[in-house]
Amino acid sequence: MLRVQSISFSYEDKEVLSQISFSVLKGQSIALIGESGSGKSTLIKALYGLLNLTEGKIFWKADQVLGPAYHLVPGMDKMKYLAQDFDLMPFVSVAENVGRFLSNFYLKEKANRVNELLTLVGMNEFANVKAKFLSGGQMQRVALAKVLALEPELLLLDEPFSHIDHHQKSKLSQHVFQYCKSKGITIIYTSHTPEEILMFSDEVIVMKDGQIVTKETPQHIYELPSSEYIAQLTGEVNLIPVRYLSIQNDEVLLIRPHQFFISSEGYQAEIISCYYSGRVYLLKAKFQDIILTIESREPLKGIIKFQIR
Ligand SMILES: Nc1ncnc2c1ncn2[C@@H]1O[C@H](COP(=O)(O)OP(=O)(O)OP(=O)(O)O)[C@@H](O)[C@H]1O
Repeated sequence: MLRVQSISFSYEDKEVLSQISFSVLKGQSIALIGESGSGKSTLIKALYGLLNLTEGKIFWKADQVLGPAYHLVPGMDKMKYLAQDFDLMPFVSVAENVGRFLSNFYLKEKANRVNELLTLVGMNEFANVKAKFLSGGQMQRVALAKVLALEPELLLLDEPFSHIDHHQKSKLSQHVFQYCKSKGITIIYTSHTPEEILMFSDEVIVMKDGQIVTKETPQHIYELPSSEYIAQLTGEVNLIPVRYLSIQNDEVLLIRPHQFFISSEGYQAEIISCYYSGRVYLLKAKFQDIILTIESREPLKGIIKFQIR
């Protein structure tokens, strides 16, 4: 459905995207992750046709996505892009912003659709409020409703929940992703939040220095990351030289905090601090000359013994 073929892009003489290729099937949800500056937002803009590529091609179904050199209005029909700056009209109401691209021919249907979308993002009671009076998180909700209004086939979302507080983020993101799955809408989204990346993606694309490092399922990215870079993008990870475990080679193991368990025998470590994280305690423990993060059901102090699952 979406085919990206060896695309490159430069801002002046600085190459920001380099030889990127991948494809996405209808209805898939793809998380685009990577350290700050790795090129995620630039790639999203390129997919929407906002950039003139220096190399390569992008196809949406049978049509080539062309950059601004080829058209005045960016974006393809049936694609919608949610930028980090929301793109709302400040002096008109929330309802008018959401219904901006809906036909005025069927006014009742339009009102129902706006109502449905505002319910989805939890902004019904603000329908008549001018956008300029909203908080950042409220604006982001309205912007989400707006890009969903015309039932796009492909949604490009750049950090779609970044301004929403933690408590509401989880509910809102579940609503939006469930809605898109039920409608068969394909999504490509960027995020720095491990839960959002792991819970809502079918596949994860990892970027570094303008290139794709890997494209894998979220389970693979989390459980079998092939590098520290990939591992740390989806949560905390410990790096243990295997020689510290009395195995003579130069490899380094990547171990998540929950992959350790405290036991009456095993490797010895000294707890330096202990934090309550809600579900479990996180122990910071000195093991040889490194500090490990270990999950524990109970608060502990002093010397512990641990094993690796
Ligand atoms: N308009 C611009 N002009 C020049 N350089 C730019 C421009 N926009 C982005 N860049 C550069 O391109 C690189 C990639 O930026 P991009 O915004 O795509 O990164 P990102 O992975 O989305 O980062 P973040 O996670 O911080 O949003 C960075 O080095 C950035 O400084």
